[in-house]
Amino acid sequence: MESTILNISVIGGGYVGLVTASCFAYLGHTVRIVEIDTKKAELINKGIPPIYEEKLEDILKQTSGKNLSAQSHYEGIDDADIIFICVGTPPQDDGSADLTYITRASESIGSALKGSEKYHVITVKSTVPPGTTESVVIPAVMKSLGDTSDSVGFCMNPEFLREGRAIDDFLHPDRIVIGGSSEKAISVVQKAYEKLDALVITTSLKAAEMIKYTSNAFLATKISFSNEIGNICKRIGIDVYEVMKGVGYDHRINPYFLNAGLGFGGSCFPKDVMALIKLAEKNGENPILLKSVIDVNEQQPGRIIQVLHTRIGDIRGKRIAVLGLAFKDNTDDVRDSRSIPVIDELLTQGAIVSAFDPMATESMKKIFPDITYHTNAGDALEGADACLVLTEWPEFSKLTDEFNRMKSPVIIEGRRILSCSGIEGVCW
Ligand SMILES: NC(=O)C1=CN([C@@H]2O[C@H](COP(=O)(O)OP(=O)(O)OC[C@H]3O[C@@H](n4cnc5c(N)ncnc54)[C@H](O)[C@@H]3O)[C@@H](O)[C@H]2O)C=CC1
Ligand SMILES: O=C(O)[C@H]1O[C@H](OP(=O)(O)OP(=O)(O)OC[C@H]2O[C@@H](n3ccc(=O)[nH]c3=O)[C@H](O)[C@@H]2O)[C@H](O)[C@@H](O)[C@@H]1O
Repeated sequence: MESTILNISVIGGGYVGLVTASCFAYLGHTVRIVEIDTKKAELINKGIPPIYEEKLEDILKQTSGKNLSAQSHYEGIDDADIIFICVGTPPQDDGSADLTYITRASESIGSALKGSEKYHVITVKSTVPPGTTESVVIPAVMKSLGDTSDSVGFCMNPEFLREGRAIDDFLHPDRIVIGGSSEKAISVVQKAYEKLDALVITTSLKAAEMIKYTSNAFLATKISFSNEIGNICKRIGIDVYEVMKGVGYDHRINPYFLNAGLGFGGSCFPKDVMALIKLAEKNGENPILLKSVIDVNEQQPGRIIQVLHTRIGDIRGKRIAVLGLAFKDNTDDVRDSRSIPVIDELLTQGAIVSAFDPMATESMKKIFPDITYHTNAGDALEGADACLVLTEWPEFSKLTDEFNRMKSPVIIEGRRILSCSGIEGVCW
């Protein structure tokens, strides 16, 4: 069967925009990225990803300059069958989602499509509070378009990729969710994915928006639940990892996202759970469970400092090696990384921090310019009074002799990655 080749425009060439655009180009579509940051657009056109993501460089090299291009203006997007909005939805001061970028992008799309006779489907991929496509995107597009005709359709197609595994997640999704303003609009977006062997769920715009928030909130809840069980286990001398292993074999629970430790960081779980809390409150609901998910998460970084005190007492003037800065393994992203509150507290209490991360050093230097960064774990551990493991990098599990360079073997894991290898002094 011949597959359909579509013209696709992707608004925003950040994490999600770039992965979305590269993957659609890899699937054979003709893709144009509109990214207002000219430096990012230039890099993309040279085949250089502005972010680190496994497999992205390969896929970008195969497509950039062929069926993938980037630009910093909206001209030419009127040739697109689908326009995906992938701009950021960062938190405002009160935790609710800031929709400024969504509104601006929608207005620009409306202006750029003015006079076009082609049918376009404007599709929101950014994570937005339920009701946003209907109450923000559609009015902003239509106002700029100056038209009430049915030459445009609207969809909401949330993205479920994880950083560090983004390309595989995009190309092999558990499901594709498409909410739409009409059957016609949904069927166009469905065509973009027709080469993927994936379950497609079609629904309303609002339900699609809510599915995304609910998925992230549920995963975050699993993590906070595991942390609460972990905190109880610690009090009575039980290894929570053994407990969760036993629990996760129940197919109704499954073994994923049950790893206790420092809690969840990153650009999405904390922001999306907070935005859902704000949405609930705005609508007269007090979301006590979601609030607890955040509370537990906020407490976890402080707990590793407490364990450190029980092992070495006062930390003023002591050298603490920090292994791992990224919010998770396989990324250079430090947005809302749990290592930030931990390092902050170490510095507040007068410790000397020597840090190593396989990839995130440059990003962290912008937040903590004055701590010492090393290019390998062994150097960071040299003469250390204690070591804190803050990111689940698999390569940390291969460290052995490096720990002999410490002054004393006091190793505390905020992410379970070493304990299994029987190194002296490790506790969790
Ligand atoms: N990072 C992730 O792993 C995931 C993020 N999401 C959601 O996707 C959305 C985007 O997230 P990221 O890609 O991480 O954000 P990002 O901040 O990395 O990228 C957003 C990009 O949009 C550009 N931009 C802003 N306004 C623009 C405009 N008017 N026209 C053109 N470009 C514009 C910015 O310059 C930036 O490069 C958010 O809603 C996020 O919650 C969803 C799933 C995964
Ligand atoms: O909306 C988003 O942006 C994305 O958010 C998460 O993806 P991501 O933040 O990239 O990374 P995760 O692998 O989910 O990890 C998030 C945080 O939770 C922590 N975590 C994860 C799993 C676990 O068992 N325990 C735990 O503490 C990680 O260390 C990390 O800090 C979701 O997994 C994606 O499905 C979603 O698309």
